[in-house]
Amino acid sequence: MAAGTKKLSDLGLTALAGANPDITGLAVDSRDVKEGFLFAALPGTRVHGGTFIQFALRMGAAAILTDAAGAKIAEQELAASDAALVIAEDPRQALAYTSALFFGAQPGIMAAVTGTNGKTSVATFLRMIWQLMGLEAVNLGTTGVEGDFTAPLNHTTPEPITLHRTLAAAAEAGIGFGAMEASSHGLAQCRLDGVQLKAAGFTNFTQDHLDYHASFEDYFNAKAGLFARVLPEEGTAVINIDDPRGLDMAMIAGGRGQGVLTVGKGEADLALMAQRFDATGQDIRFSFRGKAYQARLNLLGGFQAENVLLAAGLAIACGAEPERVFEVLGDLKGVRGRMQLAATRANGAAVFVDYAHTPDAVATALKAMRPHVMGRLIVIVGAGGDRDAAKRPLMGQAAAENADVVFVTDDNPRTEDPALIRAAVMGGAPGATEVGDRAEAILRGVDALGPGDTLLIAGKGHESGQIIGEDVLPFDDCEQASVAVAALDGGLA
Ligand SMILES: CC(=O)N[C@H]1[C@@H](OP(=O)(O)OP(=O)(O)OC[C@H]2O[C@@H](n3ccc(=O)[nH]c3=O)[C@H](O)[C@@H]2O)O[C@H](CO)[C@@H](O)[C@@H]1O[C@H](C)C(=O)N[C@@H](C)C(=O)N[C@H](CCC(=O)O)C(=O)O
Ligand SMILES: Nc1ncnc2c1ncn2[C@@H]1O[C@H](COP(=O)(O)OP(=O)(O)OP(=O)(O)O)[C@@H](O)[C@H]1O
Ligand SMILES: N[C@H](CCC[C@H](N)C(=O)O)C(=O)O
Repeated sequence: MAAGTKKLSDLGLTALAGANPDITGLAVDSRDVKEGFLFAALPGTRVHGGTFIQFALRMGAAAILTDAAGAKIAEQELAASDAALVIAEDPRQALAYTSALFFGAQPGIMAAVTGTNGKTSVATFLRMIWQLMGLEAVNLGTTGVEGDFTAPLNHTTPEPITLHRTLAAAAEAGIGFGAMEASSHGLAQCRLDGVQLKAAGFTNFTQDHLDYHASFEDYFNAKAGLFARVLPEEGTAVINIDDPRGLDMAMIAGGRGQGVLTVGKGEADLALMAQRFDATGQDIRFSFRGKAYQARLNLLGGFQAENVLLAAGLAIACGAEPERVFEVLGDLKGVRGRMQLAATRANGAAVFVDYAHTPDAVATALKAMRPHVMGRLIVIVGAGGDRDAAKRPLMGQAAAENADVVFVTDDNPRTEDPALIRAAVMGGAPGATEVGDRAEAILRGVDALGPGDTLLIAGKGHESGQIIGEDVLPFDDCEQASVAVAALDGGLA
C-alpha cells in the first residue's frame, strides 16, 4: 500500500456492497478528486454534492461518502461504477471522523474556543502563554495557523480534511499544544468532530450570522455544541460568566460531566477584580480560587483582560501550573488587527485598526478606546455583503452611540450592491458621513483628526483584501492609514 494510503475499513467506514478499496486521499470538492480518492458528496446550502458524484467518478474516485439523497441523485452513475458507496445519516460528521483516522495525529493537548467575539484573541493568547512557558504551540483560526508552525487557512474553523491534515502536520513537526477557534458554522457542520479536546472556552454570545442560523437559539445551540465535543471524563469547560448566556453554557457543560472553570468580574474561579488603564495598556488585579494576583498587560481595551483570563483559564484546564501561567501574562503581545496602533499623525493623534464586525464588537471596541482618548473619538465602519443583513443598522447604531464622528464605508460588499449595504448601516447612524470608497474614507477620517483625537478603523483587522463581487482586491487598513498620514503630514515620496 502506498504511503498515506488506507483501507476504507480503517477509516471507520463500511461500504454497501462490502467493497474495501485502498483510499489514497480525501476530497470534499469534486474538482479536487484524484485517482483512488474518497469523495464526500455533502448536502450544501446551494446544491447537493451528490450532483458532482459523476465528475468525481470520472476523476477516479474509489469511494463515495454521501447521504441517501446524494446516492439517489447519482443512482445511475453509481450503479455503473465499481466505486465503493458509503451512505451515512450525517455525512459531514462521518467525514470528520474519517479525516481524523486518515491523517491520524494531532498535538497531544488541544483546546477550542467559541463565542461571537474574541475567539482569535483567546486562541492567540493561549498559544502565546504556552510558548512563553517554553512549550511548542500553535493557534488555528481566522488568522491562519500561527506560532511554532505556520500555514494559511481559508476558514476560521477549517473543513475537516484541511483541519486534520494541518493538525497531523503540526504534530509531526513536534507541536504538543494547539488552540483552535470553533465558529458556529464549523460546529453546525461538524468540522471539528474527531479532534480530541482537553478543554473548551466560551467568550460571549451576541448577534451575528443570522443569515446562516435559522434563529438566535439555533445559533446558541450551535455554539453550545462545542461542549459535546470535549473529552467526557477529563475535559474542562472554561466559561465567561459575565455574559448573560455564560451560566447556561456552564450548566450544559457541567451536565455532560465536564469540569467547569468560571471566569468573570463577579463570583468566578478566575475573577477580574480591578483594571487601571494608561496610554500603553492596563494593570489588572485578579484572583484564582480566592488567592489574589496582579499583572501588567501591554494591551489596549478592557475586554482584552477578559480574553487573557479566559486564555489563562484554558491553559490551567489543559494542565499548566496556575502560578506559572500568571507569571507570563505581562509578556503577551497584541493580536494582529485587534486594537492595533496603525499610525500616528504629526499632531499626536492616533489611528487604530480593529476587527470589530458585529454590533457588540463595535460598541465594545469604541467603549474600550474611550478612556485612552482626550479629544474626539472618530470611527470608520461598514458591514460585509452576503452576511447577516440584520446586524447592519445595529452596527451603525453602535458606532453612532459610542463615537463622536462616524464615517460609513464599504467592507467586503461581495456580491451585493455596496450602496444598499451602506444605506442599511446609515439607517442606524443618520448623522454619519457616507464615503463608499474605503481608502477615501480612511483619508477623510485621518484628515479629521485634531490633537488629542483618535480614529478607530473597524471591520477588517488583519484582512489583506477588499472582496468585491468574486474578486479580492489588495487592501490593508493599516497600510492605508500609514499612506493617509504620510499624504497629509508629509513623508510620501
Ligand atoms: C455557508 C457555509 O458554511 N458553506 C460551506 C459549505 O458549503 P455549501 O453548503 O454552501 O456548499 P454548496 O456550494 O452548496 O455545495 C455543496 C457541496 O458540493 C461541493 N461541490 C461544489 C461544486 C463543485 O463543482 N463540486 C463540488 O463537489 C461543495 O464542496 C460542497 O461540499 O460546505 C463547504 C464544504 O464543507 C464549505 O467550504 C462552505 O464554506 C463556505 C466557503 C464559507 O464561506 N463559509 C463561511 C461562511 C464560514 O464557514 N465562516 C466561518 C466563520 C464565521 C465566523 O465569523 O464566526 C468559518 O469557520 O470560517
Ligand atoms: N471579549 C470580547 N468581547 C466583546 N468584543 C470583543 C471581545 N474580544 C474581541 N472583541 C471584538 O471583536 C473583534 C474580533 O475579535 P476576534 O478576532 O478575537 O474575534 P473572533 O470571534 O475570532 O471573530 P471571527 O471569528 O469573526 O473572526 C475585535 O477586534 C474586538 O473589536
Ligand atoms: N468571519 C467573519 C468575518 C467578517 C469580517 C468583515 N470584514 C466582513 O467581511 O463582514 C465573516 O465571514 O462573517
